[in-house]
Amino acid sequence: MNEAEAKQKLESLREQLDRYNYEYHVEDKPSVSDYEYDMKMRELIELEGKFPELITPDSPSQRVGGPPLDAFVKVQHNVPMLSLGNAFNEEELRDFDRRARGGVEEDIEYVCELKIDGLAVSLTYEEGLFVRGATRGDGTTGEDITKNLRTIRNIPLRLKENHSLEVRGEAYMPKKSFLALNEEKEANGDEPFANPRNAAAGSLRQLDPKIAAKRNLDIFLYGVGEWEDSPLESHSERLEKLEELGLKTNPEWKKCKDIEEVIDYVNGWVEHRMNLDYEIDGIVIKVDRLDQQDVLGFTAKSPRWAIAYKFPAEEAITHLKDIELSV
Ligand SMILES: CC(C)(C)c1nc(N2CCN(c3ncccn3)CC2)c2cc(C(N)=O)c(N)nc2n1
Repeated sequence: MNEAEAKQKLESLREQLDRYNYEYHVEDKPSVSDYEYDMKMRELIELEGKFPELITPDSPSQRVGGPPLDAFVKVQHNVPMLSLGNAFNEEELRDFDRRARGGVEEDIEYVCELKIDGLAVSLTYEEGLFVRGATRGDGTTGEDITKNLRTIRNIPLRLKENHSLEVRGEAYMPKKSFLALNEEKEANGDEPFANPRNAAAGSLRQLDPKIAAKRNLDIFLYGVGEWEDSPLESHSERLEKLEELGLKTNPEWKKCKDIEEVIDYVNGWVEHRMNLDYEIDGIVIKVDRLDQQDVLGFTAKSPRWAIAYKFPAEEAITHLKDIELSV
């Protein structure tokens, strides 16, 4: 086979594997068996081995990185990854709404998102290619964990359009994977993780990408850091566009016309969160229009246009129920 034929064959293999990945991880309905997938991947890796000059950074073979790192490189976030103010009850949500409405002329619509209990990360794409992934760190300086993030199947190595942008999201470990990992750790006499958030953070802070690759991590994208020429005017449009680009957003987000609808959404999830495949520790409420976000601006450390409604910690509820039952 000459180089031209190899190039053609490689492109076709990559396309097939990317489609299989999407069917398996995003649509949850694979059209081929794991065995067929593995055979196809082996064919790709063998052919790339014969023509290494034809390997591209977005090839599915490049997901699980090379040798372990000896330390993480520090990275600066051009747009700081801020904190979030908290609300612990309905009254504090209404206070947030009053403050926001006091700061802008027109009515405010909100977007509510489940607050995924994982590790906040930033993904940078240049001309559609995934070039860098970093932890939030202290909001200004994070750690470069690109090689580990490349192992998350739901992070596309190439977007469906060649945009240059930086997106933010929460990397997490699904509850089932967390339970399986802890069973394995206990079977090996290792210390189990206390919760899925620690397990996700611990997995992404491994210096060896091969370990991260085995941890079955996932991600939901929820925001945009830098996106130069984007014409979008609202947060909800951004979420829809991220999905179109092949970036996974959480399907439960909802646009709410006022704080009453926000409160209904929040109350709905207080009891339904146990049915989710992943842990959440609250709901994030954001002003939808970007021009209104700009008018409201930021406090020293967090936006005035967003707040996190925090659920009471689960063990607290369990404990209270026990007391009630025992009375
Ligand atoms: C872009 C803004 C600032 C509004 C924002 N900030 C968030 N966070 C900030 C605080 N973060 C943080 N992390 C560690 C230490 C301190 N703060 C962790 C992310 C969000 C987290 C989630 C989520 N978890 O599902 C979400 N759907 N939307 C967010 N939106």
